[in-house]
Parts: sequence; structure tokens; C-alpha cells
Amino acid sequence: MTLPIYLAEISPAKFRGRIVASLVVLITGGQVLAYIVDAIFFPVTKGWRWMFGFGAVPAVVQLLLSFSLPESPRFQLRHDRVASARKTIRLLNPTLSHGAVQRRIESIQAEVQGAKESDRADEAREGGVPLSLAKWKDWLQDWRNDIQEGRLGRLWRDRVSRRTLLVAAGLQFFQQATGFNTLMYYSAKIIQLSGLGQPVAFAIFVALSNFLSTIVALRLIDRMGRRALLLRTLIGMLFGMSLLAFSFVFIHLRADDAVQAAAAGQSGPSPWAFVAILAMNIFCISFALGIGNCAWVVQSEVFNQDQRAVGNGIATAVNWSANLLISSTFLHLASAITPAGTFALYSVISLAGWIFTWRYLPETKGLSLDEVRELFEREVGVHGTTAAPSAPTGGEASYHVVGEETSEEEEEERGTEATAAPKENRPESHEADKPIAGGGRDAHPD
Ligand SMILES: O[C@H]1[C@H](O)[C@@H](O)[C@H](O)[C@@H](O)[C@H]1O
Repeated sequence: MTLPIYLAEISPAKFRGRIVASLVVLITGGQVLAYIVDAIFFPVTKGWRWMFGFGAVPAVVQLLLSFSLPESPRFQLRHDRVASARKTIRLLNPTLSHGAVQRRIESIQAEVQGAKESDRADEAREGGVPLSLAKWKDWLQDWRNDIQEGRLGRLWRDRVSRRTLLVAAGLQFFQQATGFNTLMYYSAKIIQLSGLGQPVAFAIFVALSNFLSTIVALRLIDRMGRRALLLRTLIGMLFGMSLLAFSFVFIHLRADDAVQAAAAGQSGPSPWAFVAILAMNIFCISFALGIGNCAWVVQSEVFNQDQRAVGNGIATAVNWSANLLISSTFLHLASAITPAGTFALYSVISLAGWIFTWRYLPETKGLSLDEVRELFEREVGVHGTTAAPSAPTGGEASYHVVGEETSEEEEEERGTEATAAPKENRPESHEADKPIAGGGRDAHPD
């Protein structure tokens, strides 16, 4: 949960999508490694001990490396640690000029002002009833007040914040409910059911295509934008999952001995088994190019400073709860309504995910975290007609010039010009590349 927030807070707007999505590259790379370790230890007696034990290695490395990780400049400025924030900004952006660092500090200070006020209000309310069993009623009341008056309550009461929560949690829900992890967890089983031999080898192939496509997504997410990418890849997911459902209508499910006979070459697998493999790969590649990344990126950027932690917490909890629900029900569903029926159900959920994205997600690419918030504050959301976002705050690199790579220094300089210049005068305001700010339904590429 902390990582998307941390990465979003330390990245310039132009590369934020890519930097947050690099987290997913590491997750999916880790999954491939886990498959390989498991394949190695599968034939070993009590190999599961090694499988679990190896999981501790990256955790220890991460623990050791985290000691050298600075706090994000936003966090430092929220706690008035200006000198440390200056040092961190320099560390993260060694090419920035003195003036540019100062401008970034001032912009973040302006942004965290509201959050600091909320911090003070929360502190004033806290320290209430000491935890003792005899006073459990007071304690419960205190806890309820905290929820109502604290960050959670503010997140729920405010209409704009509710919308950001809906978008972040909704995308995380669809990321899991479309059934991707059933393919990750049960791909060997599914492949075995289809009558193909070598289920583990094919399963590694699925994990590998997830990993490689996630790397490709890094290049697309800031160029194409989250919304455009999602709307296209959800169609790929819908197609892949429907094809998988269709292929399973014709696959005669095999019992274990029949699978062994097929593997020994006594009876070949049905050609539909190969269609199923193809379908799984289409689904996985589309997932990894789109919602596998975008859900994390979007949740890291839609909340304001005050609500970022609680909002990300809720969205992450939705992700894991939906994951638990889907993966723990897969085998039961497959025996109740057949695998074909289960995959058909997941494809209907992909369709619902497409409608949700089209209806609720505005384009956030290239906008500073501040501007993303402004975008949600505009009444019209994705389908109105009000103007594009206001000029960047100057604190973050706020342009999104497709295909153009610039140094931080240039970005900062442009940021200042843009703050002074009216929007129409901005040199790079390519119509085609404008985020779908308030103009989505008419303007979006689909
Ligand atoms: O974004 C990640 C990633 O795509 C993983 O492959 C998947 O297993 C996770 O559940 C998901 O949250």
C-alpha cells in the first residue's frame, strides 16, 4: 500500500505513470521467479519448505535497503522539515537548479497546507479516552467520532472525495474481479483440464507474458494515458476471456489418468486446448498492458494529500478482498457452472469494467497531483464540456508532450512560464494530447 503513494509523491508528473507502474514490473517479475523456484523444488521431497523459505530472501533485501530510503519531500514538508525536503529533492533530481528546487518546495508547501490543517484538527480531537475495559462504551463512542470526524469521515462526506474513492476502489475491484489471478493461481490446473501435457511449463509462459507485457506498458502509460489504455485493453481482456469460455465449451475435461495418457502420447489433446492457451495469453497481455498497471497508478494519484493514505488503504483492501473472493470461489464455480460458464461470467465483469472506466475515469496523464484533484473537483467529470485543467502549479513537471523527453531542468523552467502564461499560449498544448479533462465522452479516443 505504501509503495504506490511513495512513488507517486517522488515522481515528476510527466513520468509518474511509468514510475508507479515500475512497481508492477517488480511484482510480476517476482511472480515469474516464484514460478521458477516452485518448478525447481516441485520434485524435491518436502520442497515446499524451500519454496516458502526463498520468499524471505527478497523481503530481507528490501528491509535492508529501506534504511537508506529518504521520506518523500511531501511528507517532510508536511512536518515542516524544509532542509531535509530540499536535500531529498536534490537527491532525487540531481540536475535541478537552485531556483527550481525552491519552486518545487513552495509548490508542495502550498499543496500540503490543507493536510497540515487537518493534521492539527485530528491531533486536537485525539488523546480522548484512555483504553480501559471499564470505559469501553466511551472508547467505542470516541472511536465512532474519530471515524466520522477524522480522515475516513471527511473522505466519505465530501462528494469529490467520494468520487475519487469510487474510481480508485472500482478499478482495483475490476482488476481482480475480471479473474486474472485465477489464471495465475490455477493456470497449471486449467491447462491440465484442457488435456495438454506440461502444465507447469505453460503456466510459467502465462506468468512470463504478464511480466513482459508489464514492461511494454511502462512505455505506453504516460504516452497514451491511463483512460485510453484501459479502454483499449479491457476490450482485449473481454475478447480473451470470451474466447477462453468458448474453447472450454468444446474441451472434453479430462480426469487425471486421461491427462497422463495424453501426455504419454496415447491420445492427443483437442485442438481447442491450444485455442484456450492462446485465449489465456490474449487476456493476460491485455491485462498487463492495462488494468494490471493502471489501477495502481490511478489510486496513487487521485487523492489529495490529506486523504492519500486512507484512500490508498481502502483501494488496496478492495483489491485484496476481491482477489480473495475470486480465487477462493474459482474451483467451486467451475464445478457448479462449468469452467466455460465461469470464464463467461468473468468476461461479463470485463464488460462492466469497460463501462465503469468509460463512465467514471477522466484522463490524468501528465497532470500534477494538484491538477488531478482539480480535475475531479470540476463538476463535469469525464463527460462535461468545461475547459481543460488550469495552468500547472509549477511545482511539478506538468506537461505531457507525447514522445518528447526533456530534462528536469527544462521541465521546471517551462513550469514557471506556464504558471505565468495563459493556457492557450502554452507552446505544447497539442489538442490531440490534451487529457480528457472534463471533455471525455466527446473527446476520448474511442
Ligand atoms: O497488478 C498486479 C499484477 O498484475 C499481478 O500480476 C497480480 O497478480 C496482482 O494481483 C496485481 O495486483
